Amino acid sequence: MNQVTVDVGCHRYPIHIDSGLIAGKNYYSPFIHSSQVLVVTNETVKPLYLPKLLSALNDYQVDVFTMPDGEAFKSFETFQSIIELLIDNQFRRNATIIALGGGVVGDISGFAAACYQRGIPFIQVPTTLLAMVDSSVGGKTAINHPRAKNMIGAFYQPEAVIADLDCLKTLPAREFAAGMAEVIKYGLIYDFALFQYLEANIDSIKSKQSEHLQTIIAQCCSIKAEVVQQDEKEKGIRGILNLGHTFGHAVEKAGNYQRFLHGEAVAIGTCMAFALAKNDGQISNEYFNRVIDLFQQYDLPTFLSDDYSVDALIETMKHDKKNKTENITLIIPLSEGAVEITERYSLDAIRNAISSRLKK
Ligand SMILES: NC(=O)c1ccc[n+]([C@@H]2O[C@H](COP(=O)([O-])OP(=O)(O)OC[C@H]3O[C@@H](n4cnc5c(N)ncnc54)[C@H](O)[C@@H]3O)[C@@H](O)[C@H]2O)c1
Ligand SMILES: O=C(O)C(=O)C[C@@H](O)[C@H](O)[C@H](O)COP(=O)(O)O
Ligand SMILES: [Zn+2]
Repeated sequence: MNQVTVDVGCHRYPIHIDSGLIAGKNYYSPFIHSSQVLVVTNETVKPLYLPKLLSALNDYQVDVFTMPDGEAFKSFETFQSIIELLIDNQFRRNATIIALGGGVVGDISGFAAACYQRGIPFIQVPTTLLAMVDSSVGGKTAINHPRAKNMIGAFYQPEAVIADLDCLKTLPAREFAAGMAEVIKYGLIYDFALFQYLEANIDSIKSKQSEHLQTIIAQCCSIKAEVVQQDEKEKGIRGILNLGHTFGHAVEKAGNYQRFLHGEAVAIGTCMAFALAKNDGQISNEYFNRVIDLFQQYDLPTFLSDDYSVDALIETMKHDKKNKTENITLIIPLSEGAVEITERYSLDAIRNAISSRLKK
């Protein structure tokens, strides 16, 4: 499958997944309605893929905003600089923003597109595995606040997603592994056959064989589309896409958004959610061990070092956007490939689960 469609009712858009897409004019032209285009990218991705993208955009007046690399720059300051460039260069409401990069570039570009003149079109060109399977799809856009992750944002869908598999050839192994954390997530929340496929094909997937990558990315995008179509604004079922994230975001924040990659923090957070369910007798030891093992097979961390403060993590979790009361809302495994959204766990139970994943 090389195309998935997302249909959120009043807006429908394609996700193209294949090799050699970035330079294809026809993927962009239906969604560009004036001569004004702003490409947002970062200093790492720019030399690798901007020339290819520009070759597809030679009919337009293109400006480029290059942000520094890193989660720490998914910030209000960077957002403000993008908006200032748009104002300084007199971008009109029919201009288009193109996000060329990983989830950091995609999230902040989407948020700028959502806010500028109350919304201008944007196109996602994801260049990491994580962005191809998750962040470029579904319309969550955001920047971080120093006190909590993705605190300022909007639900704002892109016009199209163009995932060029060739980009993954230059992706460092650690970043590839981080993307696999979200891929494993889809298996755990929705599709145990995907989880089994990931278990059965570890070496070929880690060696980035194209047909496996295309299969996995298309499957993850299809699942995300199915979930988002039912609940675009996360009133209910969309919450399942947050497995491991309540813990994970607290871990990211505790490391000043520098110590762990998002996917790594999600892997650790998912292990904590599974520990909670195991301690409660909700899942078997066997299932628990199988999940930990798969994260390890894909070179992901499953423990946090014991210099982290459990209480500080819990304080951050109290700010999570899913919380509806003073209790912490969590996504917890029920059985193979199925989870529930619940606020029934006590702080003591959550504290124990976190403590069980701390290691010297
Ligand atoms: N909106 C959503 O639904 C959603 C979903 C998941 C994650 N996220 C967000 O996405 C972000 C994480 O995204 P990410 O993992 O892509 O991180 P990232 O954007 O920081 O990219 C990872 C690293 O890879 C580099 N890079 C990107 N493409 C490359 C390529 N092809 N070759 C070589 N290097 C390349 C980047 O410069 C960066 O150093 C987090 O901010 C997370 O909160 C959002
Ligand atoms: O698309 C979603 O919904 C997700 O939760 C996907 C997550 O992988 C992603 O990290 C998202 O940005 C988290 O959103 P948040 O609402 O918990 O900040
Ligand atoms: Zn995530």
